Amino acid sequence: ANSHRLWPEIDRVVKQEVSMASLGVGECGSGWQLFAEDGEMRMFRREEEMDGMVVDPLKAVHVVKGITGHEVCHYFFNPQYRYDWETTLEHMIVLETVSEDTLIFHQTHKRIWPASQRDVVFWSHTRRLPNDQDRDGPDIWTVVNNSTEHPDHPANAGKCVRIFLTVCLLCQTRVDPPKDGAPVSRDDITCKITYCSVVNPGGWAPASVLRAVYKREYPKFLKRFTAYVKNQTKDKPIMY
Ligand SMILES: CCCCCc1ccc(-c2ccc(S(=O)(=O)CCO)cc2)cc1[C@H]1C[C@H]1c1ccccn1
Repeated sequence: ANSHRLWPEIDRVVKQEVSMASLGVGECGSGWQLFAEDGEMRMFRREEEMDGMVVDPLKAVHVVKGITGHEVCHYFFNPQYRYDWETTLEHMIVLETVSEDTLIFHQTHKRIWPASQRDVVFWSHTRRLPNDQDRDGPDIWTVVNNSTEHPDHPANAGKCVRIFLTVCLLCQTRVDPPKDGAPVSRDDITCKITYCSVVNPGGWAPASVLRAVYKREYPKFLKRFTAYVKNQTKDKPIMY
């Protein structure tokens, strides 16, 4: 609902994150280094530190057959599926349902030795975007997650170190209708997924530990999540 106190911030952050995610890794300046590759999935990061803490921006691009951007965003945004694919999640609660396309979450993630346990509070917003390039092509879908404060969960009040993140999942669907005029099936659709994230680990954690954790966890997350969406949708009607 655009009457909510967060609406101006949500609209600004969504627009800026979508335009950043739309840039190719070549375009948004050099500095992106490929650090993981698996089939159609390529993961890039920039090595950046803030106050001596690793905050390496991550940009992953993946092309998955048989699913649409709307489906990818549906399974990423909706809380009822999250425990199925988010392996580092220990606890998740929806603090506020701002509207059907905007939720506020509190999540605690499993402790990663030797760092202390982390938690995060973020608003999550999903939106269909007009497809500027191809007017009659399927729309673009996005989910943006951005840290926010919430009175019931002040930062660093409990056992967890509060992390701060901005995440953008941007999905563009392509339909290649069969030559013989047969109805479009899942074999005729492809989704180009761009996942961007910047995670500030909050309290200090060794750079070597953080970089090792990201190198292990991000490829695992994107592969597991996209496989989950393919499996959930394979026998269902296509959601454009
Ligand atoms: C010493 C480790 C400090 C950081 C631990 C940590 C916490 C949260 C997160 C995180 C929180 C949310 C999102 S999301 O995209 O919004 C989806 C909703 O859950 C994504 C990643 C990441 C990590 C880092 C493990 C790393 C890691 C990387 C991809 C997946 C899981 N863990």
